[in-house]
Amino acid sequence: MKVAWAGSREAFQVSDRMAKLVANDPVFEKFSKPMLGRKELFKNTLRKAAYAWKLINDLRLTEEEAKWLRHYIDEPNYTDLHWEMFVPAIEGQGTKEQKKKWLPLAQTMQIIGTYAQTELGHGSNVQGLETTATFDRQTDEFVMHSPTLTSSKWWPGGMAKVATHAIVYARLIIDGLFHGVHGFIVQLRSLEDHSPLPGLTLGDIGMKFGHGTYNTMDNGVLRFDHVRIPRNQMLMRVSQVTKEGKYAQSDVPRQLLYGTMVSVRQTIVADASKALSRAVCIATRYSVVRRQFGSRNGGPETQVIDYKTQQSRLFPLLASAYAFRFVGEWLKSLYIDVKQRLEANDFSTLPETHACTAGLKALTTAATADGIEECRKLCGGHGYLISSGLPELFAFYVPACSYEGENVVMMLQVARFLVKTVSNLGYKQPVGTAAYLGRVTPLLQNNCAVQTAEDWLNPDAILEAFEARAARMVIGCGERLAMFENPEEGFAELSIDLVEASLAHCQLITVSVFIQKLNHEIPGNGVKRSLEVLCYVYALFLLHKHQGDFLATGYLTPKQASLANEQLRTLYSKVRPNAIAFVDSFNHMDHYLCSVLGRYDGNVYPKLYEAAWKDPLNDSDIVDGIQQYVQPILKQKLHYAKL
Ligand SMILES: CCCCCCCC/C=C\CCCCCCCCC/C=C/C(=O)SCCNC(=O)CCNC(=O)[C@H](O)C(C)(C)COP(=O)(O)OP(=O)(O)OC[C@H]1O[C@@H](n2cnc3c(N)ncnc32)[C@H](O)[C@@H]1OP(=O)(O)O
Ligand SMILES: Cc1cc2nc3c(=O)[nH]c(=O)nc-3n(C[C@H](O)[C@H](O)[C@H](O)COP(=O)(O)OP(=O)(O)OC[C@H]3O[C@@H](n4cnc5c(N)ncnc54)[C@H](O)[C@@H]3O)c2cc1C
Repeated sequence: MKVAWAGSREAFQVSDRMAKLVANDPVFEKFSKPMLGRKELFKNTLRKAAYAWKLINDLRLTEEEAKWLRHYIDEPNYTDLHWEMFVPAIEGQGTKEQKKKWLPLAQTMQIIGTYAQTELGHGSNVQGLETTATFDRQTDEFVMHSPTLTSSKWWPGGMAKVATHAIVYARLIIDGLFHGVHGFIVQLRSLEDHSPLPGLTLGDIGMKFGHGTYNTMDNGVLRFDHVRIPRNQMLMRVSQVTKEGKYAQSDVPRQLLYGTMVSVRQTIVADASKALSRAVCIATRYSVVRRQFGSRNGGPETQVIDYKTQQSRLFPLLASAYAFRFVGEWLKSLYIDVKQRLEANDFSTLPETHACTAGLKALTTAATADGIEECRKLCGGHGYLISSGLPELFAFYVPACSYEGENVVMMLQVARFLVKTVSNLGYKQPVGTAAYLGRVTPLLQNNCAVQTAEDWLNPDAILEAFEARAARMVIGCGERLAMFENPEEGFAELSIDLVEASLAHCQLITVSVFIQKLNHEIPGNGVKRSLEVLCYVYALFLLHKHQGDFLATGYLTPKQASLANEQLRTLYSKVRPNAIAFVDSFNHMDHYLCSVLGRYDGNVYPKLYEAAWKDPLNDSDIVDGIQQYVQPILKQKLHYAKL
């Protein structure tokens, strides 16, 4: 199962080696992190990032190994933006000459970059950005300027204190004419003494949610006061500006300017299963250790994992972790394919890839963020302790619902893709993830054939149910949209239904990828059978949760919906004996989990007790402030009624 989770034996070995490398090196200790102040926390992260870079070079780690190393170090920092956004932006949007100049500098970290798109006033609406890049023909330069307070760049990771360069997105202006938003490579700091270059105001935007996790990152603010950069620092794969000030667009579609976001959204989907599996591992192990009620004749109480209600909250999350792992793997291969096509100037699959990355990013991050919080509740009161590992994980993870495309905004992008697909149905056969929309007649006419709970243990029945629900919701939206004279008005009016239809479409993708995975790639019958159980849990849990959709679209009868729920309860009993094996298969080491409740050896209570004594408040019996503020109250002998 460890191999099935990792994707291959080789992938397992690489990640396992890196997990051990990090866990066994005292530099990467992290248990004391929540006790550090912001400055210490930040410096500590800089130290770890520098040491990691040294390891990557000394040990000659491959790109894959380096990624895993950064993952297991488990502290967001400037290198995330450098590797995940700055470098891909140059790769995807730079010309050959630009790549030749900038990539070697970035790949050896002689320069450190960030991605400066969002502003104080605009994040989701990229076309609304206000920073200007005005071409000056006399000097062959662009003048970068922040004309308003709301145009201040706001959020870019690593920008406040570390990055030497940034890809800055700004409105291109030539001779007073606006030519849309483009990316520009801008140097921010001196490579000699790291001071901000003249004309730039740079700072940190302040502490963020949680304590020890995202505050390791220096998210920054940046303002330009007429800062000049050479013309050849505009990323020119999509559009070019000549030294005469002529603006030209190549055959490459404008959407490629958004290409870096597609790349990172894919990474975010691939990473969702890491965060969710981590929370599920903690909650499952603890649910086996924790006992409440049910003791008879002085015997042990019941393990909380044996309560059906605990199972009904935990096991769907376990199944979701596996579903997200497989859909992440699938999306990665879709992305690798589109990347190769884009390099060869084939843009045909970009719209579908954009819809998949946007929608699955929204689906997986929302479910993971909610799932981590559910796992905290599944651990009862102890889940609220930092030493459970869950609060920090939650604080680290929740912004994923907002960054790289706010989730609702992303679902609306999926909706645009679906509406376009439906309106083209007469003359263009949908392919890939939208292919089912080409079979609307049977999907709209046929109803579910399930008659017994057992009938739900059938991939074809499940797939057809999810296809019919999505097709009926999408087509229904399409029909209602057609009644509006102004399509944009209609889209806005129906946006709530459109977001729901998009979710149904994305859930169909996750369910069908899970089923495909079982059909083709699982080594070992035992592993395959166990994963089948999880696949059914995932699908039937979604069906139960969204049964309103399945019933309202008329595909299911109430009886069939209740048979699905009956089967789901039976499936929980099949998951129970393997629950620990399922979470051990994630291969998460204690160092990575950083959780007293999720320890591999199950030795929870002594370690919980021990961890409490490490709190700085327990350094002495009488702490600072007691004599000054508590003792006087005790000695005053006043009664509140007399005050
Ligand atoms: C416990 C601690 C653990 C720590 C662990 C650390 C481990 C480290 C290891 C690895 C690191 C993992 C990496 C993760 C890194 C994450 C870092 C996150 C940092 C965050 C960065 C950011 O947030 S950057 C800013 C992101 N901003 C956005 O996403 C903005 C969202 N807005 C948009 O994308 C667009 O504006 C929007 C699409 C919403 C609208 O665009 P617009 O031009 O107005 O309009 P529209 O008319 O809708 O579209 C036109 C046309 O273009 C198509 N289209 C839109 N987007 C794309 C696209 N991206 N690609 C292709 N096509 C696109 C759209 O469909 C339209 O098409 P048509 O309908 O015309 O055909
Ligand atoms: C931790 C973190 C790190 C970040 N790192 C970076 C970075 O490195 N570089 C960078 O450039 N940016 C970064 N960002 C910014 C991030 O990309 C934006 O915050 C994100 O894209 C959301 O945009 P917004 O803040 O403008 O949200 P808004 O769009 O203002 O969202 C507010 C609300 O409005 C709703 N809404 C907005 N538009 C619509 C619509 N059309 N229809 C319906 N509802 C709508 C949203 O659903 C949401 O509920 C980071 C953000 C965070 C939290």
